Amino acid sequence: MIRQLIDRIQKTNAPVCVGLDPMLSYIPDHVTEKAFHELGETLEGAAEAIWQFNKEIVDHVYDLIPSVKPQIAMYEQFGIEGLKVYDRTVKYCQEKGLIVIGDAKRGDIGSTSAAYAMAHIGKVKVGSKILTAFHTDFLTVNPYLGTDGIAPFVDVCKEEDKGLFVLVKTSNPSSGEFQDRLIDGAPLYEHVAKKVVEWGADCMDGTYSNIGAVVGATYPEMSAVLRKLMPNTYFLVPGYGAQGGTAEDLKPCFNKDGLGAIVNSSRGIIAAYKQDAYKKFGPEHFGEASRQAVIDMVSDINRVL
Ligand SMILES: O=C(O)c1cc(=O)[nH]c(=O)n1[C@@H]1O[C@H](COP(=O)(O)O)[C@@H](O)[C@H]1O
Repeated sequence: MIRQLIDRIQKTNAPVCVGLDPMLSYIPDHVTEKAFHELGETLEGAAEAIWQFNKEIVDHVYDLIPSVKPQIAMYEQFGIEGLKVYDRTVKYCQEKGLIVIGDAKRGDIGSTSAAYAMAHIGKVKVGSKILTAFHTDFLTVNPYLGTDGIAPFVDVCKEEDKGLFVLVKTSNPSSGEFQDRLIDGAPLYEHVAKKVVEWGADCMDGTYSNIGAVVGATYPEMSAVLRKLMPNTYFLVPGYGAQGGTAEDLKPCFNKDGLGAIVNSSRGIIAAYKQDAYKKFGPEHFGEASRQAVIDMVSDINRVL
């Protein structure tokens, strides 16, 4: 799957992922009002609003980018109705040729991870039938239960040609609380990075492995160290834009060949129409504002590569 992702990155010349993280507060009033008029101020109404919002954004940006990353929490907050829209969004994006990174940050004891893996990137047996549930192309996973919590995901990646992004150094302000703690003279995130290389060694597809790493844009010195430690690991880099990460901060995440990283922006793209730079589009044209924000993000990143 990493080969398909790289292929699309090269075709679009855009190492960019649009985060489909639709909070209701980002959705323009005309969209929510229509959905509430049809279905009431209900979970169904909220789900319909986020579907209409997502569709408009995807329709405006799919030709510019290689991938999207729906964050499942934004859908889960509306219960089953929200999860149905998560599934519908994943399928719609795949139909549009986009690679979908399911951001669910799963990870548990081995048997439970195996069930998560089947749900999100694998297949599930029902009687005599083999069925798929969410079926995203990549999944974000949490490695803090250790190898037996990750191995079931890696096994499914091998069987299904799917990929993972394993949390290594996250973008949030408190990420150092545990991740930067020194163990045997090295920060914990470096120990995790070495494990990611080990887990990915059997999943190479060309130069890069299907087992990637999440490395936040907000700690560029650490990204530089991690780039050296994991030369053949693709990085998913969140934290650009809304969290303060700049194009300069992203540079250490890339290899000399201009590959090695895909940068996510969620609020910065989907809620672009609310930012001063894009207010001229107006809420009615929020999709066009998102398209312009993608174009600007791509040229900002390509400027430093
Ligand atoms: O795994 C992630 O995607 C992730 C890891 C991380 O370290 N930091 C981080 O922000 N994320 C996700 O990336 C997205 C960032 O959103 P924005 O800050 O709006 O661009 C959210 O979906 C987060 O859940």
